[in-house]
Amino acid sequence: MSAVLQARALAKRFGGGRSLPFAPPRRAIHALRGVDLDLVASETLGIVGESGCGKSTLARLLAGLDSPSEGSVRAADGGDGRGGAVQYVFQDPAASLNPRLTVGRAIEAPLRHRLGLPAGERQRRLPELMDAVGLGPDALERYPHEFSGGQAQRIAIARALAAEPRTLVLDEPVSALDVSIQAQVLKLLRGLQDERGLAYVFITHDLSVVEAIADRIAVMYFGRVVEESPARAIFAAPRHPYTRLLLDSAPVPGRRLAGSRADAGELPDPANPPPGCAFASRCPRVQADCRERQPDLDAAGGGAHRAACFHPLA
Ligand SMILES: Nc1ncnc2c1ncn2[C@@H]1O[C@H](COP(=O)(O)OP(=O)(O)OP(=O)(O)O)[C@@H](O)[C@H]1O
Repeated sequence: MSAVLQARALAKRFGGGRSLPFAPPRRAIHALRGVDLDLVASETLGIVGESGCGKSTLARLLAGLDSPSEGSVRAADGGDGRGGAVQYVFQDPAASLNPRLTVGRAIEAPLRHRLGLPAGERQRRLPELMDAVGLGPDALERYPHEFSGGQAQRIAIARALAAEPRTLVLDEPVSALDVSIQAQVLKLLRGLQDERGLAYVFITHDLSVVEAIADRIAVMYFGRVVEESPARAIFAAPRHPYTRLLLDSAPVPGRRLAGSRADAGELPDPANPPPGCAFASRCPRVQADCRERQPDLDAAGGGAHRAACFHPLA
């Protein structure tokens, strides 16, 4: 199957340069340090990793909200050049919806500006989009603050769908919701994927969420993907020692990974990445070569399961 989204050697640095012409150069933060991704239709790629590993930076580059320092993103659209091939859904739906616009006006904007649809066609599509996310047409006349968090996330999803994307980048889309509401929104996303063949990049701290929704998982550490495989294989038999640590430090369903950083040793300085594996300073399997060269993301045996490690777990 052909890719709907392809990223090659994506790198992003923040800062750097000089504040004044003769000032000493400031050191750039290396937020993303060479990421390759391929996504096909109807597939969900879960992206996990601790706070600060570069998940949101990657998401923004994939959705075209920010441009890479190096590398490229290619996104397939519907074939006619219209619409927004990749749409982004934020963690906080309230922040992505203009409080002064009715839901109808907010969702109409991409129909008008992205698709260039005439008024009659826009009015026909609005209730269809509400129906697709499980809301009635009356929602169109109301304002974002009148909705609960779960409903507001449904509205944000409807607005993303309005642009007729082939890929949705979902950045912690259920993290702010109660667990029972999370399950409903995940179910909605699965249904929309089945109906429309959408590809999802699903970013989360929460391993139980990613286990529930992802076909494939990419584990990020310090700006790189260190392991990637079909979801089941990552949980059953992780190859990278960092993935093992991540799984071991989140034994309770729903526990967020952010809290696990403290008990696991120090991260390298993002302004001065080490020449070898970034996990070497924390790794129980570290050897001399790990500190010298950076391991590539290589196939570990089966091909679909890849790990960037010289000494992977069996
Ligand atoms: N606009 C920015 N300016 C400077 N540094 C940034 C900027 N955005 C991100 N960073 C830095 O880049 C690195 C990656 O951040 P990013 O937000 O992508 O991580 P994350 O995995 O999404 O974290 P979280 O889960 O906490 O959102 C961090 O070191 C962060 O401090």
